[in-house]
Amino acid sequence: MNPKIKDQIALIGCPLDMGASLRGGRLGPEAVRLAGLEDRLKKIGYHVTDHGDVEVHNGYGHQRAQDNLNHLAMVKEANEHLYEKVDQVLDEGALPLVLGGDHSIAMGTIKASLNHYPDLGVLWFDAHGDINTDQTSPSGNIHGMPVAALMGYGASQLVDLGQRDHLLKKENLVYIGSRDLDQGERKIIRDLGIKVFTMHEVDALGAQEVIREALDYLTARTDHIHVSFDMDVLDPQVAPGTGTKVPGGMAYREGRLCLECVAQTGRLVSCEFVEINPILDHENKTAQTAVSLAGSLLGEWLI
Ligand SMILES: NC(=[NH2+])NCCC[C@H](N)C(=O)O
Ligand SMILES: [Mn+2]
Ligand SMILES: [Mn+2]
Repeated sequence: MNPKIKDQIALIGCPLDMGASLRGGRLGPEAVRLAGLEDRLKKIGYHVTDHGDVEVHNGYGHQRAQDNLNHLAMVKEANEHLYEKVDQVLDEGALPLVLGGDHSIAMGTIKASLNHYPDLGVLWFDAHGDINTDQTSPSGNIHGMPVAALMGYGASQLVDLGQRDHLLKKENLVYIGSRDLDQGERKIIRDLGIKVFTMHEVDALGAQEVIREALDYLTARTDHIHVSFDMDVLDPQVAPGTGTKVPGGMAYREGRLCLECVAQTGRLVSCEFVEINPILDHENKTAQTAVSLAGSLLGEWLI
């Protein structure tokens, strides 16, 4: 166990899937529990408390909203509950590990973490940028918008979530594994000068060099790191249980290496594993992969 990381871990489920177009991500937290997350973390030496799921009300279909913010009320409510819970466990001195759920839940988790660590650095592992606004989104799905909202862009209903005193700074964000960015997202990323390591860089430089550069960049700015891990950053062959698959993703071993290097910094303060959809999975493979990667992120390999 890395001695610099907190020794208390708080597991929190956020079974929301209304931020996505496919239903089923609501089953993610339970699938990850069934894959043995709690025991895995206890074996490393942590005190683990499972706080169960926050209150979420999902619907059963998919509705395109006129204002391009699909299922806004349900997404907002779940995120407000998650914000309160993450804020509370951080007050208690634990490290929150949030299980999704679709990626819109990063708004609740990260807003709470920013409340405690205003200089928070975020490592965003994802095939996607999730930096659309209601103005740029081609789908209206809010799981494609959390990064913009965290930085203060887009719909005020999302920007205002939890607290708006501490927003994510554009220089404190690093993307890893991007390979499916919308036109509007490319412009925002370019205009803001956000640090991005696409799959091109992962392939050309190797995962070791990418994570070294990413961590050098972040640790020069902050002592506090959040990892937001969208399972679709992995290749669909490794992680089939996710709703927006993009070919050409990271290998399991590349993901593991990156997360082990994050653990080595001793600066992890909060994290989430999202977009696990058991309906699309094979024999809970994707949830099992999430459990292994959570072990890596929390320092499992150290002797
Ligand atoms: N968290 C995710 N899987 N996001 C996928 C987003 C896909 C697309 N960029 C959109 O805005 O609709
Ligand atoms: Mn995502
Ligand atoms: Mn994604």
